Amino acid sequence: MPVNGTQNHANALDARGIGKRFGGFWAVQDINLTVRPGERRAILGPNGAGKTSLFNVLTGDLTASAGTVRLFGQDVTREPIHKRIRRGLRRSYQHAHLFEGLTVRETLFLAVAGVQGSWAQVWPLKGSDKRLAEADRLAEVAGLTSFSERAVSELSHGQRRQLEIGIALAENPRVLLLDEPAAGLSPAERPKLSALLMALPQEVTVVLIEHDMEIALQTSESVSVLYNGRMLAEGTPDAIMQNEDVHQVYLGGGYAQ
Ligand SMILES: Nc1ncnc2c1ncn2[C@@H]1O[C@H](COP(=O)(O)OP(=O)(O)OP(=O)(O)O)[C@@H](O)[C@H]1O
Repeated sequence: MPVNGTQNHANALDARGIGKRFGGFWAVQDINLTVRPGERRAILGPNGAGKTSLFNVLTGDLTASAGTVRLFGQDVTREPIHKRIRRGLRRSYQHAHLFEGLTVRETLFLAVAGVQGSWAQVWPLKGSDKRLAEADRLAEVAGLTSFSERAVSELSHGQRRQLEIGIALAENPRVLLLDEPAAGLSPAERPKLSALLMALPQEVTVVLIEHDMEIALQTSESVSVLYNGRMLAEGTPDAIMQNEDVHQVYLGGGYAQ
């Protein structure tokens, strides 16, 4: 979908001098973040580093106290969430609310249909509905085809996280912000999620907050490390692994995930 005024050559995301203040406390300050179209970027940092606050400013869940946010060259700093969504920005939340009684297929169908009002608008689901085919495609991307008819309540924690990613992919987002997609997953579930992240459509720009260093470094081509609300380091996974400051505050010092 062409977006008015979009500059194709522009960065997918360009945040300059971002600050977010709660009362007298700056949760993030002077953050610059540039993400190219199609890039995979991880945002790392210990608890309280400011990752979620930064995310919320990018998505419009929070208003920036300082700085500007550009999405494909357009200044969206003062735009509400729904306008950023229209420009192709989507996010997942750390604690998503899923309807336990719906099946995976129904859940994805609703995401595709963008149903805000009554379920009766779309019920019963018809096999010929193009939106149902799209829901099935999303189930495949999310690795949940064989669970399509299962109720959400029957899914494992890992499968729920997969479903959340499927939901976020509805309506073909251009930029996907994932807030700790691996949170709470068992060691056995993590490789599956990594594989899913690596298989996301290449044209989608992905920025993910991740506590799990292995997943972050494996699935991303560049990493930004926040610490105490500031940008501590940015670089390739290799460069971040070798960065002394990152070792001090994140990898070393017994920091627990
Ligand atoms: N609504 C708020 N009001 C006051 N302080 C807040 C608020 N939200 C976040 N903070 C503070 O801002 C700082 C950054 O929090 P934030 O949640 O952004 O960090 P984080 O890196 O996402 O942490 P975590 O990994 O634990 O989710 C923390 O000190 C937090 O207590």
